[in-house]
Amino acid sequence: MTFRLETTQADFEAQFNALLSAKREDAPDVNKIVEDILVDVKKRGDEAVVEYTNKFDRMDIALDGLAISAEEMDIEIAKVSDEAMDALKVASDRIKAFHAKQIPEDLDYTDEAGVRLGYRWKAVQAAGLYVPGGTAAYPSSVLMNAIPAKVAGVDRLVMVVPTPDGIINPLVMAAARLSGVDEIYRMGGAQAVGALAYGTETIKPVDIIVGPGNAFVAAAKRQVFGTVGIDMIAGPSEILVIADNKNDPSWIAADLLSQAEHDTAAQSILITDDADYARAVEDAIETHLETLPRADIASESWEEHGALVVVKDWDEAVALCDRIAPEHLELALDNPDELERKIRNAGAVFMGRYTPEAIGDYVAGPNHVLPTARSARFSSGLGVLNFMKRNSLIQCDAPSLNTIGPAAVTLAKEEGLDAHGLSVAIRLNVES
Ligand SMILES: NC(=O)c1ccc[n+]([C@@H]2O[C@H](COP(=O)([O-])OP(=O)(O)OC[C@H]3O[C@@H](n4cnc5c(N)ncnc54)[C@H](O)[C@@H]3O)[C@@H](O)[C@H]2O)c1
Ligand SMILES: N[C@H](CO)Cc1c[nH]c[nH+]1
Ligand SMILES: [Zn+2]
Repeated sequence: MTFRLETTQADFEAQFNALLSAKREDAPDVNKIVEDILVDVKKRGDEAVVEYTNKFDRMDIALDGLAISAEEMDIEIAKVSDEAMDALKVASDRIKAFHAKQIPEDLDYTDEAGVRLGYRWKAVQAAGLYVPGGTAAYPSSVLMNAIPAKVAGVDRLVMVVPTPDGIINPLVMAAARLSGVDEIYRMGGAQAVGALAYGTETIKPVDIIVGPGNAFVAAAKRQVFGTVGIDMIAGPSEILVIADNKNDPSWIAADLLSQAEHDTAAQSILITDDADYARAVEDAIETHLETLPRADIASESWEEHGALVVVKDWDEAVALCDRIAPEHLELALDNPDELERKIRNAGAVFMGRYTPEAIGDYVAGPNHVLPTARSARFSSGLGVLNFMKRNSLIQCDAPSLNTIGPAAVTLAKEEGLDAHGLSVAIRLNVES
């Protein structure tokens, strides 16, 4: 049942905690299943990947059938309408422009001791992009993953995408080509993550794996972390809408359903200060569900994980929002800035009545791969920095080594590491 809460009710805390801690993904054995798949992929390479792909995605590919060739891409891309291609370009240009502003500055200076210090940002050599494809195709996620990687300067971009029943999504291929993906493989789930992390006969391993996915993908990313880097665990979608009663209930209902339709494990929450308005939104949800093609998924998500919370004032809404730490937050209010400044935890904030979350999913520019499951408390959306790392730079000359070296020699002695001390001392008081 959809949660219906009022902060004035006696058991509000208990109910709200139940909402926060409810397990949304119905997959109790995911970790063990994923572990077995990863071990198998590491051991048997392509053979295992092909077997799992054929089983989970209902396919019949041969051992050498994992790669999607340039010719296959051509055939698929030719099916894309001009209108869809134009929309993809609008999205791509806007995402590129926003992410270009994230390119970080290097640091290089000489301190008062005469030591040159700094760092240089370098892109990772190879990145694996997981593009989800189990229940819906996500051309927009291709752009959101691939563009920051290219902007960062990644040499080799490898994309994996499941193609259930062997069906390739033409717009996914168009998005991959538009954003400069170098290699594409038809595979999903844990087997795809394992192939990217460990490499197989067909796929060379990558350095980092990014992108959202279902519980199997999330568990696999967690398990391969260390062998490769990962961006974050971006799981089932979430939206929190904070709205007053001046919004058309039908608009807010559509916003809540926009994320509910992703997945039965998605979560949509409305916080408002008017109980009658909450009921009006609920009715509007029912009306929309009568016509939406993905109503079965959206209504299960809304029934199982949705919530309507009535607060006394907006300060209560701020406090609850920080506890929810939603992936997406809409502030459908007259003065969204006032509330936004007080909020600490949200993956992306959509300000005002004319900024539906879906605009950020496609064309606004900032990334739509965002922290879910309350991880917005400590992490941010995907961006150029996920594909880069800082190499520190340190340069002494003879005088500056003479200035700071003796302290290093002392500390090395204290730590009982004589070779450390020697390697500094041996250079001290030398004419340059
Ligand atoms: N946070 C974001 O930015 C973002 C963006 C897009 C999608 N999403 C989320 O990504 C998810 C996509 O999930 P999806 O399922 O559609 O696609 P998916 O590509 O993540 O998963 C499909 C794969 O799951 C594996 N799988 C399915 N059942 C299995 C089983 N019983 N055992 C082992 N493996 C199994 C299969 O290998 C299959 O190829 C949704 O939850 C959606 O909300 C998030
Ligand atoms: N809302 C999703 C992230 O939670 C991203 C997406 C892709 N396509 C549509 N929506
Ligand atoms: Zn979405």
